[in-house]
Amino acid sequence: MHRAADLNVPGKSFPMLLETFPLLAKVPTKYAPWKHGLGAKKGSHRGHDFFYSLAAEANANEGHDECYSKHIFKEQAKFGLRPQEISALTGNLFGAGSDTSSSTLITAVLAMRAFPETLIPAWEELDRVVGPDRSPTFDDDADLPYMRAFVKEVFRWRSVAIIGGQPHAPIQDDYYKGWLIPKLTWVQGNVWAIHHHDREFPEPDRFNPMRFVKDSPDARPFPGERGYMTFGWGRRVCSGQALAEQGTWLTVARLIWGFKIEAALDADKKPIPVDINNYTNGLNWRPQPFKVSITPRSERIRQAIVREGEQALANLAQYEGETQYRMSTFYKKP
Ligand code: HEM
Repeated sequence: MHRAADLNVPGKSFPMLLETFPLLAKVPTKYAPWKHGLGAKKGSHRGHDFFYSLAAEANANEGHDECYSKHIFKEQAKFGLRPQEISALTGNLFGAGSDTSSSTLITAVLAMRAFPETLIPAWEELDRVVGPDRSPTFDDDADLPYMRAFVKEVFRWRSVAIIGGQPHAPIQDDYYKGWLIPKLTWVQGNVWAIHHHDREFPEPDRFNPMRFVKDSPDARPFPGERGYMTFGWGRRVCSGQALAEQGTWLTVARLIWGFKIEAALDADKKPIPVDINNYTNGLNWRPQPFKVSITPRSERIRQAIVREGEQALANLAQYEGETQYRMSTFYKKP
């Protein structure tokens, strides 16, 4: 995923540089190493690519009839899906979903560490609504307005797809406020600028969940009911948005419920500072590694975490097993 993120820096290296030198895109792929990016240089000796093979393997396994790959294969004839499309439909969940989600969670931890005052109202709310003997669940969402605001602020503060994800292009000449946007122009929504405009978000670099608390003096009107544009716009909006919003909410709420997130100490017991601007390059960014101390908030909470962790492992045991394929060896001839 890091390699994918690295390839995704506009104007830095191929294949993104093809946008700057479009002539090079006309060279047949076979003779154009700059087009290969993450993919194999030649077709696979196995007949299919990596993600198709994983999906086909899942489809052949007994049980788990609700499996997404099984669903895709069941619908294959109806929609005339080619192997490459099955590969994309299944592989995209990793490609689009894993780095974005994990980067957002690291940003959340950085915010907790850098702005500890924002944890105090969250703990007050969680202790009142949830208590120490179980972690928060989706059923608690409606009773945890500050937690909802906290997660919205994570999405706003350092939106992972900093310029709105993949480039778009109009399919015909278009006009916006009198400006001509010629057909096929590269268009990006500058999410960073939108989320850091101090008309809507005063002191934009300050992580402040109160911006999203109804009737708070820090709240400002924003076009769009969610209050942020983190997942793009229109018909190519992130198709994993609901999953990502729910997953981020649950993870952030449980992290805050369970743990003190504090400064890590150096050898002289001095707090190690963090830099809220030290991020990676790329269309999707994440904080550079930083040090933080994470400890359970109380013994009762620690016990609840262990109890729920054991139950989760038992629930997940049915999915244990190894796939026969590895990306690192898949394209190598035996
Ligand atoms: C915090 C997590 C995530 C963020 C911030 C995010 C953000 C985005 C953005 C900005 C786009 C581009 C939208 C556009 O072109 O206008 C996108 C596309 C996409 N996302 Fe996400 N995403 C996240 C998680 C996920 C997850 C968990 C999945 C699936 C499991 C997913 C699947 C996709 C797919 C398939 C596309 C391409 C949609 C298309 O081009 O039609 N994303 N995402």
